[in-house]
This record gives sequence, C-alpha cells and structure tokens, in this order.
Amino acid sequence: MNALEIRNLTKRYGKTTALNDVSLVVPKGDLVVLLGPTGAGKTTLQRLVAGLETPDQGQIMINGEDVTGLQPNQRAVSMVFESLALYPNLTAYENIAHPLRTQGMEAREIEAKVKELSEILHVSHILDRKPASFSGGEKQRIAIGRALAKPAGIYLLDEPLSSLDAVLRSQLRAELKRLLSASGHSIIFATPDFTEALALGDNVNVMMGGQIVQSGTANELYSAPSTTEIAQFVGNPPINLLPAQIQCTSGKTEVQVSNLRFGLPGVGDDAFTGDVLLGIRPEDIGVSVVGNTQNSEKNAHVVDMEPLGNRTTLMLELGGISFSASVETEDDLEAVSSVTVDLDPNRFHLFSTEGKRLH
Ligand SMILES: Nc1ncnc2c1ncn2[C@@H]1O[C@H](COP(=O)(O)OP(=O)(O)OP(=O)(O)O)[C@@H](O)[C@H]1O
Repeated sequence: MNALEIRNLTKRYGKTTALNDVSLVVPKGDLVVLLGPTGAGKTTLQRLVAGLETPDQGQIMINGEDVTGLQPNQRAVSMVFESLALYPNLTAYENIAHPLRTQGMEAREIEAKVKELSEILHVSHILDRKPASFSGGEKQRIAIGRALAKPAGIYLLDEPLSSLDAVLRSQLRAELKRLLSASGHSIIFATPDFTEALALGDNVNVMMGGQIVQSGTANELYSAPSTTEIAQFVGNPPINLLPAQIQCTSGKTEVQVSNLRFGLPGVGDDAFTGDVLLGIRPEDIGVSVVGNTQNSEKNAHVVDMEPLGNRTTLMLELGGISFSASVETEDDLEAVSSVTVDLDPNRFHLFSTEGKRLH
C-alpha cells in the first residue's frame, strides 16, 4: 500500500490553473522531492493533500483511504510550511514535544525523542527558550522537529530550509537526508533548489506550470533533461543553449555551431537534420588559459568573469556566439582576456528548436 496516492488532481484559482491533472505516488517510507520554480504549484499540491484547499477534480488517498472529502484534522498529515507557526508561549522543547504529549506518549519516551531530533537539528542549546527570541533559522528547525515528531501517514515539508544561511543549509541538507531516511517516514519535500534535490532525491519530480513535467533521480534529470526549460532549471549556472545545425553526410552526423564543427558520436545518419538548439553545460566546457594562436578557432574572448568562491563563471564569446563556462578558480584566471575552450561532443545535449530533447 502507498502512503500517498494523488490521482488527476486539478486546482484552479479564478483563471489560474495552479495544478493541472497531477498524479503522484509516495510509496511507504519514501522521500519524494517536488522540484520547481516559484509558482509551479508545489504549495498548492501540499495544501490539497493537507485538506487546506479543495480540489476541482481528482482524488487523494492516504494509506489507501480516500481522504478527498475529509477535514484537515481528519487526515494523517504533518507539515512544515514556509510560514512557520510555532506556539509562542511554549519553549522550543514543548513545541517539539507537543504532538507527542497529545498522543499520550510517556514522559521518558518524549524526552528521548526530543533529544534525538534536537541534536540532529542543532537546537539543543535553545530548548528552554521561547520562539520570540529565535532567529529565522532556529524557528525553522524547531518547526521541522515538531512536524517530524508528530505521528502521521504523510509528512509535507514545503521549502523547509529556505530561511537558513548557506552554510547551515548545506550541513542540514546532508543530515536531514539521514534523519528522514532513518525516521521511516513517507515524505514530500518541496524545493526550488536543484542542489537540495541532488542531495535528497532518488525520486525527484520536476513541477512547472502546475504539472509534473519529468520524474527521475536528480542525476537523470541533470544528464537527460527532456526539455530546454528543465535543462535550464536543473543546473547552475544554467545550461548554454546555442543555435546550431545538424548535417549528415556519408553516414557521418555533424553539428555546426558558429564556425565550429563537431562529429556527434552515437547519432546515426538517419537522425534529425537542420536547425537545433545545442545545450552545453558551463561545467562541461574545458578552459585553458594559454591563448593558443595556432588553434585560433577555439580561442574565446573573455567578456566578463564572476568569481563564486572555489568556482568562477566566465562569460565568453567565440565566432559571434556568447556562452558561459564554469571553471575551478585559479590565480592565473585573473586579468585574462582570451582562453582556449575545449568542447566534448559526448557532453552535448541536442534539442529541437521548440525545446524538446532529441539526443
Ligand atoms: N489562494 C490563491 N489565490 C489565487 N492564486 C493562487 C492562490 N494560491 C496559489 N495561487 C497561484 O497558483 C499558482 C501556483 O502557486 P503555488 O504557491 O502552489 O506555487 P509554488 O510552486 O509553491 O511556488 P513558491 O515556491 O513560490 O511557493 C501560482 O500562479 C499562484 O499565484
């Protein structure tokens, strides 16, 4: 039996279709990631599961029971939303313990559970304080602790790391995966951040415009995105999409981008020809600093440079096309005006001009 099964769910707000015929299954004990930009429908989906909104169409099953017509308090759902609602008069300890007390758990068991959760969430030092004195990140972690403490059939975590600073966020990301897996809970984790999905997800569903547009492991989404829109969303800095032409001559398929031409391994001569969009991830572009005059067709002009800690994004121009490359930061990159680029056709993504993946 699945923890959650959503069938053909649609929700409209006036003229906006926030959710359009969405189906999704969360197997028992699994962590399912919803990854999508703002406005994709992630919160709407979760509010429908929680019973805070009524669907226009579709069905929601929790542990095999149809809950579509049930009130929120009749559903076995526990959730953390972006807007955190903690009990202001209770200490952090009591906030986390509250759902356990209402279940009638014994004091010793409650103490052990709160201790375990607060250690993982790094909030042991504030357990005797009240929410008014918490930072945004502390509030968030207490809210996660409280939601995970509550016994439920399905746990909904809507961008639960959004108000944490970058360091804490990446620390918690890794630990949260351990905690969530160890808990045995069935979870939907919504995030707009691909790095988070990468750390958490074997089962990632990309949402765009109220629909699930692609599902797979985070690595599958990265290596074979089915549209240019998904390709641009999955990966940072975004993938380069360059106008290119495919030509097939005597059994050989080649792609021409600006004045550069590459053989395409693994693409047969009966493949598509004509105009395409060539996707090249910035991190797949090899860059060497020696401006190589003998090989001038591969020399790119450095238009701009953005240092991002251990990596640097270079804005490059070559034969009239502009693209970005992401490379490890090195001292000799500074004050360079031209670089030699190395493009590996094995790392190319090919899309139709309408944005559908070809290869
Ligand atoms: N109560 C509402 N009334 C009108 N429109 C709404 C309402 N709630 C959501 N919407 C619209 O539905 C669409 C989906 O919104 P939703 O909040 O589900 O997206 P999201 O993926 O959770 O985005 P975010 O990451 O910003 O929270 C958006 O176009 C939003 O403006």
